[in-house]
Amino acid sequence: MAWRMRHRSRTICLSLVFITIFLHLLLAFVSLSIPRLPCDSPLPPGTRAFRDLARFNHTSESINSLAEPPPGVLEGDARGHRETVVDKELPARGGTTVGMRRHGANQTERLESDLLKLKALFDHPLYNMPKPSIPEDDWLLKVKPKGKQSERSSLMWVSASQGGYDDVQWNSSSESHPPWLRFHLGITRWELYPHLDPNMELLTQQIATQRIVSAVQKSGGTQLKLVMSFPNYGQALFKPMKQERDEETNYNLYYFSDFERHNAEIAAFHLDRILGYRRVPPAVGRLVDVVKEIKDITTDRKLAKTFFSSPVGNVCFYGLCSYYCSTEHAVCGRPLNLEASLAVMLPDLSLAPRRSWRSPWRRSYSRSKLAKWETEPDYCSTIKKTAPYNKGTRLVDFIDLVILDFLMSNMDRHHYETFEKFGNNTFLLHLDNGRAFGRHSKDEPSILTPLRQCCRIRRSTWLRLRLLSLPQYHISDVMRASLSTDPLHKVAPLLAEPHLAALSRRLKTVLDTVSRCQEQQKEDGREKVIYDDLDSLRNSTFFAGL
Ligand SMILES: Nc1ncnc2c1ncn2[C@@H]1O[C@H](COP(=O)(O)OP(=O)(O)OP(=O)(O)O)[C@@H](O)[C@H]1O
Ligand SMILES: [Mn+2]
Repeated sequence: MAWRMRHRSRTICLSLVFITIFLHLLLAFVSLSIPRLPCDSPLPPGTRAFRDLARFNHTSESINSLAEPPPGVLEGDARGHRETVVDKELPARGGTTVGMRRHGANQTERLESDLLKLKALFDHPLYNMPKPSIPEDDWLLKVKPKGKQSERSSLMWVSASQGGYDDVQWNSSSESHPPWLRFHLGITRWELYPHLDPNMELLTQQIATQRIVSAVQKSGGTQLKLVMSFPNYGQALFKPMKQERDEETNYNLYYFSDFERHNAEIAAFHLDRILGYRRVPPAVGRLVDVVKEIKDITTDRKLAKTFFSSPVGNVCFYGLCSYYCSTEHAVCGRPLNLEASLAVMLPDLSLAPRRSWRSPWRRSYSRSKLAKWETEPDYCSTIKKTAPYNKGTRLVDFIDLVILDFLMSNMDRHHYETFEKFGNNTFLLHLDNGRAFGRHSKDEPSILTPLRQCCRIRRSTWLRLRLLSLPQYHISDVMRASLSTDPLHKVAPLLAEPHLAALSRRLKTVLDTVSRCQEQQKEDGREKVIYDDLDSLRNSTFFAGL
């Protein structure tokens, strides 16, 4: 009996052991067959999809592949945010759900269709207007006629007003010159660079990837910025990331207390080009190693002294400037990588001096005072009689700038600059766009006041704006496409979707404002709303293509 009992309990024990082993083996097998999923904190669905998208081929694949940020990028910034910047592996690889894959595919299709829209826009006759050859005096810098060796300047190039370049081979298309120099040599009286500039890809690729050999603070201005130099003597203006892409500027903050945003500098370059202006210096995004590419190489002792390590171990610095240069407003790497915008530097002021103009619609930069334009409805009629707005294209050039600012909601246009060489008859430089794209849920109608008060717009601008409101060239879509070519798109889209949506809403407001002006003009017979800059082309085949 006892023997039978022992035998039965042994059998039970053995069966239990076998069952346990079997269950363990089954568990091990099942866990091995499940694909490894990343353990990152979840990203918003849009962000994830865009990051996936960035790995697919598109027009600027070469730029993107060169600007691949270093692996193992980081987590935990000083404000306690956690974000995985770049996942090396596609999350889909090895076993995603069908839904996720379809979502990614939809995003790819959308980007492909947006890129086609952008191409169609840039191929449109309104962007390819016939242009007469550029007279000698309309180049900012020019080739100096060959003189005796001893008479040659030691400078490599000189301002056109000083007599020209040293070497006859120096012109904007010469293959032997670095792209930044070709960019300088290509600046004319009417634009910073030509439409479909063959130099643009290499120029932006170089500032996004070249070794940084020097980083010093730029004097002047209110917020921290650095001038970075490259081995081929090119230079770029660096502005660091201070705000997350989808963060909206606090509504209680006045425009003059707002931070500057690196992505706004980049997006402004793209939008300005899409509007057909070409008046913003090319700007690209870059992940910069704050230690290797700034701290270790800077000769700026004052800057070097402001580096510190944050409580979570990120490397931060704050520099010296009149606002936001303190420990509380430091910019921090994660732990070393910092997103930034790099804008190609314009020719040195000694070669191409610039003139700064106070905007007639400048804000008061006070919490209580109103500016004259805010209280006088007829303010523009005075401006229209005042030099330089009373002649040439200055007023419509200014309105072009106003439209750009309204679209990107930039309230900080206190001044603008022109190249001195061209006098009053030239384009306006659209520099300093860091305070744009701060809010997407609110439009700022006061930015459009000059258009509302002056009721004047260039025909070519108006036609392009109408084009951008059509579904086949839709402004939000072509901006999405254009921004996807920036190297930082791999980290996250340069503009969050609500900012892209705001563009189309604001474009409608601009076009409605022009329509209202035209109705008023019909009623009271005032000056024509449309400034006809296309009149000379009226009889050409160009008009037939519109
Ligand atoms: N790409 C560029 N190349 C050369 N100089 C530039 C470039 N962009 C801006 N600058 C010059 O640097 C100055 C300061 O730049 P920016 O206006 O962007 O900085 P800021 O700190 O916002 O200045 P502020 O507070 O006065 O508006 C500008 O007045 C302009 O003359
Ligand atoms: Mn500024």
